[in-house]
Amino acid sequence: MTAVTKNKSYEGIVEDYTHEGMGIVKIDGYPVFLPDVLKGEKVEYKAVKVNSRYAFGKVTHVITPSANRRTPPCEYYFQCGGCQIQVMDDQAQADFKKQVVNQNINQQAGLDLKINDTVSGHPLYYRNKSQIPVQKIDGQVVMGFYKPRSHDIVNIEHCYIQKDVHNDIMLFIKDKLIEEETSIYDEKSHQGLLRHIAIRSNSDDSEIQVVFITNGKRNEFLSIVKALKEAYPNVKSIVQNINDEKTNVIFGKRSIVLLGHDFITDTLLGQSFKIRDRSFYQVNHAQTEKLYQIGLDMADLSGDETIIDTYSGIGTIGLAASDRVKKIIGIEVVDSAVEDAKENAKLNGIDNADYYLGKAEEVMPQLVKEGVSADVVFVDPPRKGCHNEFLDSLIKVNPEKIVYISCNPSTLQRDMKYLSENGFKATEVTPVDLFPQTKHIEAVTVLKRT
Ligand SMILES: C[S@@+](CC[C@H](N)C(=O)[O-])C[C@H]1O[C@@H](n2cnc3c(N)ncnc32)[C@H](O)[C@@H]1O
Repeated sequence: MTAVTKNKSYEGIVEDYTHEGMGIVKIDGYPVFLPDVLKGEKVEYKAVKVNSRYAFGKVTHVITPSANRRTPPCEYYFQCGGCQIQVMDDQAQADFKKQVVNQNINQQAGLDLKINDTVSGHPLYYRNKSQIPVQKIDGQVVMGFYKPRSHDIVNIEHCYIQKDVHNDIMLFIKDKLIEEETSIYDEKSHQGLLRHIAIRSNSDDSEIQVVFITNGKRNEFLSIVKALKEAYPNVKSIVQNINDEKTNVIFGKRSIVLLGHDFITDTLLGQSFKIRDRSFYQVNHAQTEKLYQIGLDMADLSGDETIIDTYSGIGTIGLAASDRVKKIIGIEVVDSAVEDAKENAKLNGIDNADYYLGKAEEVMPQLVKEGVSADVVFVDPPRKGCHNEFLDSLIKVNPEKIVYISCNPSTLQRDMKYLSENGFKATEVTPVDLFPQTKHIEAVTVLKRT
């Protein structure tokens, strides 16, 4: 049993951060996690949820605020689950992200690598993709983002991390939904039509896509589509995506085009990319260019290499390297993304790229069996990181360099540890902040064959 009592007040100094961006204070070595505090601050708090090994607390007074504390720019910050670290200024956010990468790589994985300073920038109005749930509460249409760990919406008129044109379009659509008395989906009864609005824009806002995600294929959007087209000529694509499953997954499998095409086009590191409604595309354009450039610099390509772009999505990383390589092999599990990658290669006049559809952990062993070799492999998996079968086949391909881009330091450290025990060595990791104001972290490293 701990000596900590629920609802009793304590004082403490914030010693560290969790990877969720919470501060850690200790009572005789017993950790209490506090939201919205900065390292070094002296705070008064109550323990609100007490477990045998740790507690969660609530700050009642910041006794000695950090010089890096700031008032969150967003008025919804303390209710909305979208952002977690708005009380930190830009420097404190960069330090927090560097520290989380360091904790994972050098403490958990037991490696001894240089962790570079976080590459920061574009802290506000960066998200080029918004997925906005729609609900009807007490007869009123509400649109915004979920409260933490719930599906209750905070009704939002302005989000500081989505692009401002998304704020305008969100409010425009909301007015029209009210005017048109559009049927809104109810999660509990699984009745009603409109579930989510998704908005995606390219880097100069010259092409915007709006998606109505609906429970069933009834189309109640004709007059909204017409009004959107007139008010926003840069809305080039409007799609209805059908998701009639009882699920938390936002997009369904079928889409119907209501205006233009089912894609918009963006430019990334000098190449053009078609992006369809369901394809993965990094949400922070300016920071993504920095991230990929660092990865390409780490690869240090001379023009003679064969590269494998694993988890290739719509082909971004491999195609960005196309003028410095002999051949590109891409592997991706989503069929529409593979189609996009092939089209994107054509769009950019690139004829040295082949894409394989399938799981990296199945395709890569097959490529090994066929005797495929590569000089550099780019690895950019989802948050859960790489499967062991994939890592084993990667080790068999035996490339000179592996450039690993990760959105989860915890799985990055697990995979790096495995690769470092099997003949690949890194010397440094660079965190790049693709998700300012949030706990999320991207990091890039190169492992070289020893
Ligand atoms: C973090 S995204 C990176 C995409 C792309 N490299 C980019 O930067 O735009 C991860 C990609 O891996 C794909 N993916 C997820 N699991 C996979 C698997 N087991 N095998 C191959 N691809 C997978 C996803 O569909 C997604 O496109």
